[in-house]
Amino acid sequence: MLHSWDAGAVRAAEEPLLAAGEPLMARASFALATRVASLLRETRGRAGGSRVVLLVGSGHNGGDALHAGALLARRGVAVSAVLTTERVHAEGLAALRAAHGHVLAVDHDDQAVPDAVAAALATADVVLDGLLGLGGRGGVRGPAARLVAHVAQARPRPVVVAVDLPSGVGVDDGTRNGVVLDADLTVTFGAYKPALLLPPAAAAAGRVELVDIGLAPAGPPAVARLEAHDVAALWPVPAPDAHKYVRGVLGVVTGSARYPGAAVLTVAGAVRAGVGMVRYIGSAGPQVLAAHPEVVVGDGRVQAWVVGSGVAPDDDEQRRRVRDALVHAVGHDEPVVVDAGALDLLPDAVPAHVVLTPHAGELAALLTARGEHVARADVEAAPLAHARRAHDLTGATVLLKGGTTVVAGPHGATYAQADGPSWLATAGAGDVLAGVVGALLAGRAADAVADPTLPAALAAAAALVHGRAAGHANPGGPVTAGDVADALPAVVAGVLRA
Ligand SMILES: NC(=O)C1=CN([C@@H]2O[C@H](COP(=O)(O)OP(=O)(O)OC[C@H]3O[C@@H](n4cnc5c(N)ncnc54)[C@H](O)[C@@H]3O)[C@@H](O)[C@H]2O)[C@@H](O)CC1
Ligand SMILES: Nc1ncnc2c1ncn2[C@@H]1O[C@H](COP(=O)(O)OP(=O)(O)O)[C@@H](O)[C@H]1O
Ligand SMILES: [K+]
Repeated sequence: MLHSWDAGAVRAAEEPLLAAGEPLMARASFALATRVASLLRETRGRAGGSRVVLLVGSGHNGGDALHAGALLARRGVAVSAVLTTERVHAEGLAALRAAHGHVLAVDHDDQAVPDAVAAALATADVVLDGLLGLGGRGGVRGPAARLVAHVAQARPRPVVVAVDLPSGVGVDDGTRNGVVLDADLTVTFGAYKPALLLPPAAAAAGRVELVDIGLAPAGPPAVARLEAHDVAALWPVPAPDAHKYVRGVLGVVTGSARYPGAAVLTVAGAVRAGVGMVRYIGSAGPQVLAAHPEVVVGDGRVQAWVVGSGVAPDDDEQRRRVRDALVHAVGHDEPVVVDAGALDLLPDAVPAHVVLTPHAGELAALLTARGEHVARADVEAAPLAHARRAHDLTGATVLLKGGTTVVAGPHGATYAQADGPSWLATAGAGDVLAGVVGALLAGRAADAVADPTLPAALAAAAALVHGRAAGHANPGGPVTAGDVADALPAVVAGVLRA
């Protein structure tokens, strides 16, 4: 599992080490210089003789860049530091000067990037972004912002290495504030920060390399990302003496006369993820049976539910069945996945074993219906904040779908899963995901009710398997929702071997 800690927790972990005189910045900048030198060797054959430009802000992040620049200069790299404020890390600057690094500056009155700086950037093999790190508040401003815009527009673009974090991202909430310099590589110190896992900021980080500087952040992580072996530990694997009922029966109230395919796809997700049995309730029974003869159509006892995928707003009968299922599930402590056309039927307050699976537009509608006036673009700009707000307002576990899927549950349980190719953004893929989440909740229904943080972990596990299934179905190319479902058994088997 990848764990990330927010700025406060990282600083709290640093404090006693710094008080004890541990050379954290020296460790960080040495590791940074080493990574940049190997990057130069990869791209140019050797580090010596290459050109590196440092973008330097006022804090320790700039200090890291300056110290790393000094080390690179001593290895024969031509290093130029561009100071974006009058006050920069004094020791770092002295080290760079002592190593014969070149120092340039942009100042507040410069409306354009000065020629000498533009010239250094134009020939740079690598640009090190040391403007803002853990202490960044809001976007990069002033001359630094002009510099970032200049580098971002440069063609060809230099290789960009972010120091600790891409400057301008919201460290704890994963937002992008104004201009952000997209990095090819981020060398991060001590621990992942939430912005390195969360959308939309994480996309600015490029490849992330974590450097151990001896920190041990305490407390629960802010945001986690499951890996295959974590999913293996969560997956309900049938015991040798299992029968279909103990493996979990899933009630599925999805599809409508207008969207019968959604019923077929939710059921496909559930049966291919390995649920013991599906009971389907709704008008798409014939289509579901034609595709999945193992399904039982009609009422009966179940351990968990999936409701709402493809339920048209004008299908009064199916909406009544959804409402009945929701009332029954909440009243009998049965976990339930609430998707698409059921989101507007959600009771005011529900337990965490109710898992909502909206995309950004649906989450905006849900929040707006609860008086928040949120647009889809607001959700996309700050996915975690909005998913968490929906959890706070409803009590439900919230799985927010997108290129990176964010899950927010009780007690701060938060996951960010980025397992699928963008080909997964295809009609019906969400229906398959709802079925997979349902299968996991049915397989571990009692545990999911007893431990309110478990539904979030199971939802994240479903997102991992669903995303990987898209990649497995057709590596590097398009997939249909049905292909994704068909790939699930092999992907589950692979994950269980991890
Ligand atoms: N504290 C430590 O033990 C270590 C810190 N390290 C480095 O130190 C960094 C954190 O250093 P700092 O706390 O100095 O924080 P930063 O280097 O992120 O900079 C904070 C400074 O920038 C200013 N600032 C904040 N937001 C701004 C904005 N939007 N525009 C312009 N200026 C802005 C603040 O006034 C403050 O002076 C880490 O990211 C990491 O790179 C590493 O050296 C490892 C050890
Ligand atoms: N850019 C992307 N990259 C990877 N996966 C994506 C991307 N955009 C969406 N997805 C995933 O594709 C699925 C789409 O679901 P959804 O929007 O509900 O579609 P539908 O309602 O048609 O089923 C979700 O699992 C979502 O996480
Ligand atoms: K930075």
